[in-house]
Amino acid sequence: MKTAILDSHKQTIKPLNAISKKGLKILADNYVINEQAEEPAGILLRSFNMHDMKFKANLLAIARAGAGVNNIPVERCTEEGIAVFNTPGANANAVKELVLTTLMAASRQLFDGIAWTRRLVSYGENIPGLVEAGKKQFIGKEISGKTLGVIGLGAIGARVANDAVELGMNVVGFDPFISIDMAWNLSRSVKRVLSIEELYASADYITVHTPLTDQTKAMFNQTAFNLMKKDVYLLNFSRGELVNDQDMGRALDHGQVGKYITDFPNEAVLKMNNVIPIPHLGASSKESEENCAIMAARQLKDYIETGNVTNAINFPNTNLPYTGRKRLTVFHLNVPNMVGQITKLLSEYQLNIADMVNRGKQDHAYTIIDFETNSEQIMSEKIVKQLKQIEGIVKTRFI
Ligand SMILES: NC(=O)C1=CN([C@@H]2O[C@H](COP(=O)(O)OP(=O)(O)OC[C@H]3O[C@@H](n4cnc5c(N)ncnc54)[C@H](O)[C@@H]3O)[C@@H](O)[C@H]2O)C=CC1
Ligand SMILES: O=C(O)C(=O)COP(=O)(O)O
Repeated sequence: MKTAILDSHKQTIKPLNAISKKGLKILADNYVINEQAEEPAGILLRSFNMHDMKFKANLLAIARAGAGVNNIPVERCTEEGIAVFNTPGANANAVKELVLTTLMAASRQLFDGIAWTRRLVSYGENIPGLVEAGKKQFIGKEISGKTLGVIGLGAIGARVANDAVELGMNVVGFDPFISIDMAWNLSRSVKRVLSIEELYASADYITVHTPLTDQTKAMFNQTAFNLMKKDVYLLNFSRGELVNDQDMGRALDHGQVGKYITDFPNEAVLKMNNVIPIPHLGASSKESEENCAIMAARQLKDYIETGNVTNAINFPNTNLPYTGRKRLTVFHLNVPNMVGQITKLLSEYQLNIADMVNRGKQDHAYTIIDFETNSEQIMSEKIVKQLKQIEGIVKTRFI
């Protein structure tokens, strides 16, 4: 593939979190990586909260090395024509392994048992005897034969569900928006239910793997807890805001929820009984950090250099193989006659189109046009100005 960035025009990428070196290496030759950059062309991040950030006009794209994008003001980015990428599935195995680890460890009272054992340190030669006498406090439950409810059967949820089947669990899954790929990948032993109430009624353990949305916010509240089996264990490796903390505190106190295992502790959570707080470690494995950084960097580089889009939240997947021809990209509203208006304007300048692609995603669409001629005149300010005057065009770019 040809690249459009020349060394003399190095663009800047601003990392907002520590990004694996393997990812940054992909950008090293063509870009300046600068954490202090004021006007970057691209931003790379993990969980950094961007909601209060203002964006400069030359910001082209934001790449989230990870899955959740609730830390990014996606709607504002869309209005400003900034592409927002994430890395679907790149950290899913890491999260799945931690979910299953903590599911089994919590079920066997391992965390409480270890904490109790550590406190025996001053008892010298009595320790082995105390251990044998005290272990009856930590009798656990085996997960085999129990029912696991998985809410959200995406990259993480589907993996958890399939492996839980292998561990001998009965698995019930709920996901009204499951993708065709995920449905194909799901073990036939996973029982899919059409209502979350059905899942709540049968699950001994519940694990949630949905994004944080208006629909999922505070979904775990008193009403939901009332529908669950007593002493259910809830695992939350998705986002803290999915849980109503006050209701959870009460449900734990009353034994309605037996344990709350969460990757998202806050002050209220840490004050609750029977909580297993984890410092957001779901995606924190070497492999996952590398996978996410590499995928995010590749997608960002490809978009900046060719305009092609892979895995953006707010732009449609769009690919026109880059041949080195002069290229125009237009992000616009998904309304009739946008492409007609753009091509009409180009024809007024006698610009012959060599190739073109147009894709839509919800309210927006994205058009890539390659020209027959390579003349710099194509990029004339006059054309840019006229394109901007077409109602519904959000952002144009010549490459
Ligand atoms: N603890 C950690 O370090 C990590 C946490 N996450 C969190 O996990 C979430 C899921 O990640 P992935 O599985 O990679 O995403 P994904 O996009 O592959 O899967 C999400 C699934 O949730 C489903 N869903 C959406 N709304 C739903 C609803 N109301 N009820 C039931 N299902 C619903 C979707 O249809 C989709 O299948 C992320 O959005 C993020 O918040 C992701 C990675 C790491
Ligand atoms: O990918 C996600 O959604 C995560 O929550 C992982 O966050 P992190 O990259 O570990 O800060």
